[in-house]
Amino acid sequence: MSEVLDVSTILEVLRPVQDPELRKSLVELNMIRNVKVDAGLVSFTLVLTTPACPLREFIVEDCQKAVKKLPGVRDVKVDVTAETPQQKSLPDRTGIAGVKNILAVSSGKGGVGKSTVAVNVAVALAQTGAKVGMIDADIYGPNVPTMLGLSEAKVAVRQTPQGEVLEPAFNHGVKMVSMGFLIDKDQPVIWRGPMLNGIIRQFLYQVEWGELDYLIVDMPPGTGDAQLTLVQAVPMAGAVIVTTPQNVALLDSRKGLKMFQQMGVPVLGIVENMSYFIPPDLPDRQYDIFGSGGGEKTATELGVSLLGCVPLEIPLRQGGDRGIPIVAADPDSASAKALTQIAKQIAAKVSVAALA
Ligand SMILES: Nc1ncnc2c1ncn2[C@@H]1O[C@H](COP(=O)(O)OP(=O)(O)OP(=O)(O)O)[C@@H](O)[C@H]1O
Repeated sequence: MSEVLDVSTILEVLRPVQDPELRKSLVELNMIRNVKVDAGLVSFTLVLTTPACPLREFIVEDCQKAVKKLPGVRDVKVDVTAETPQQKSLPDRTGIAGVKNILAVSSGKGGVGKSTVAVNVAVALAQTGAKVGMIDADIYGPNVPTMLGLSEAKVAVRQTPQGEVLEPAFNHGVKMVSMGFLIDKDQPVIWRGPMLNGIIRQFLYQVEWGELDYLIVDMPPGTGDAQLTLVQAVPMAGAVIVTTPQNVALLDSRKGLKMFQQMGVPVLGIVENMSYFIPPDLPDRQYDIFGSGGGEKTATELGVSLLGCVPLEIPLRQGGDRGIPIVAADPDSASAKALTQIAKQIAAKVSVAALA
């Protein structure tokens, strides 16, 4: 480590200090700003998303301890401020030419129906006449190709004067690239992880997207490196969090939500999936298998919208397996109606945010 006490040395010692909830580096989360060093006096600003952060004292203490370890530091002054996602400036993020709105669909936990929601929202948006693209960035289960009927598709690579570009696959009005096209299905997930960062950037900047109104990114579950890579690379129009009514899924989704807010990405709202079961033989009945009202409660608590509730319906799963999303296969079903409504809400929120 450098002997000189300067801004980069301070950032280096602060890098291992993590946000206790997100377990991610404060430096990477862009929470440390304005670092100044003056004759052994170090000062910086710690930027939180809420001034009432219950852990602020712990975070400040961790930062001070880390910096005081450096020789030559006499004192450390930490100013704590809060910044709402809307206030954040996104100076170093590069947009994609021709792509208007990049949206992340995320979940705290796997298997909650994130890909199902992402695919159906994409197709529903395309049905309204919008130009839609999708990136399937889920290394654990890249199942978007199957759900869009593109499991046999391959990405074509084209040489251009700017280098290699990928031509996306296309079906149901949606252009799509998937981790599944590039990784070997039998390759262990632990080997796929380190490739992810590079592949996400490639999917953003080296695909012939053309003009798109929406580029929807199906994220891996959780708050991992893929989320950071995406959010640090491109300006995002918003994130949608998919959850089920169960508490554990809700707790995990809170973490995801906080992470996007911390990184300055507006959270457009929560989708509650598998909200209730509609038996095929009794379509007028509904059963709350995983409890009810969880999505609504979390949305209210966290001050974000509940974009809609999608029922558990056998045809929705069958549509995914057959590669014909339910909004295309059976637009009158309860789940298709809910998903179409959710897509409309997302579009409305994106255009309102663009005007703000
Ligand atoms: N509302 C629903 N009704 C019936 N089946 C559903 C519903 N939502 C999702 N499924 C089914 O549940 C399974 C998991 O869904 P999906 O792959 O969308 O979840 P995921 O959260 O993306 O999972 P992973 O993170 O593991 O990729 C799929 O077989 C899907 O068809």
